[in-house]
Amino acid sequence: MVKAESVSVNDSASAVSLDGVRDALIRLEDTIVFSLIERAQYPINSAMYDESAGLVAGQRGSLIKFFMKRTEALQAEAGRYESEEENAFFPDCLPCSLVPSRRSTSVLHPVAKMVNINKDIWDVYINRLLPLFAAQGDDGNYALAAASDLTCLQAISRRIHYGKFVAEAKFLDDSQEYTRLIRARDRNGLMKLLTVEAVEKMVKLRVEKKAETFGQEVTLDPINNGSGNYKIDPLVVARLYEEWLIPLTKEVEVEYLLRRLD
Ligand SMILES: O=C(O)C(=O)C[C@]1(C(=O)O)C=C[C@@H](O)C=C1
Repeated sequence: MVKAESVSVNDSASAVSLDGVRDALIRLEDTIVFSLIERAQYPINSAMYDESAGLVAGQRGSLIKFFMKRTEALQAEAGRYESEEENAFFPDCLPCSLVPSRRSTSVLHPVAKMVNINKDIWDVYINRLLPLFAAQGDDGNYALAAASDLTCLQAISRRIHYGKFVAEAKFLDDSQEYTRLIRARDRNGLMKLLTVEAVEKMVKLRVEKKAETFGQEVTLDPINNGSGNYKIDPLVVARLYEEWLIPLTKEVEVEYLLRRLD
């Protein structure tokens, strides 16, 4: 069965459509907003990210890394990273899939495998994003907070690395101009050509509205109907997109394009 967020592939030409990728990005907004709302119910719990806190018996490093590595290993065995839509945070220590792959059509250039900016995403998420939407403090609820981090990180990473599909679609739509810029190694020119400000504006407005809608307190009290109380500040969600998610998606697009003719 094709996953709901999968990029739509034109079977005959194995080409990827920009509309299809944009639809996938819109659906991923729901996943990201919901996952941020889930994580926002716990405080930051800084000890989880402390490499020297010694929270996991017999293990070096932070609890969050332990949790992510073990989960990624299990998901790798179940075949998650066989898909070109998935990028692991700890790709060096992954076991092979134990499940036969059912996907045969590849829509990206093989160099796509070399584009993985999860190290940057990890740093941005823990050091910049989390403090903006999780309250200060420590409630000791580490297993659930780590599970929420995992969901947020995977959804954000998936969104950002969809930049490869966006870039492929744009390259196919205007191969001549992209080829010229790629040959000239013109990063700024590529960035300018792939940027569509009107689309970015719509994305920011839409995620703000989704955060308002999904994160509103629901009450049956007709007088105090809860409107105006949000589980996560909608403006913060728009800011996460504006300052990090969209710029990092564009970085993936440029990195992919620069290798597209290799
Ligand atoms: O939809 C596109 O054209 C994209 O490249 C994706 C995206 C985004 O991250 O949302 C990034 C760059 C564009 O300026 C607009 C939107």
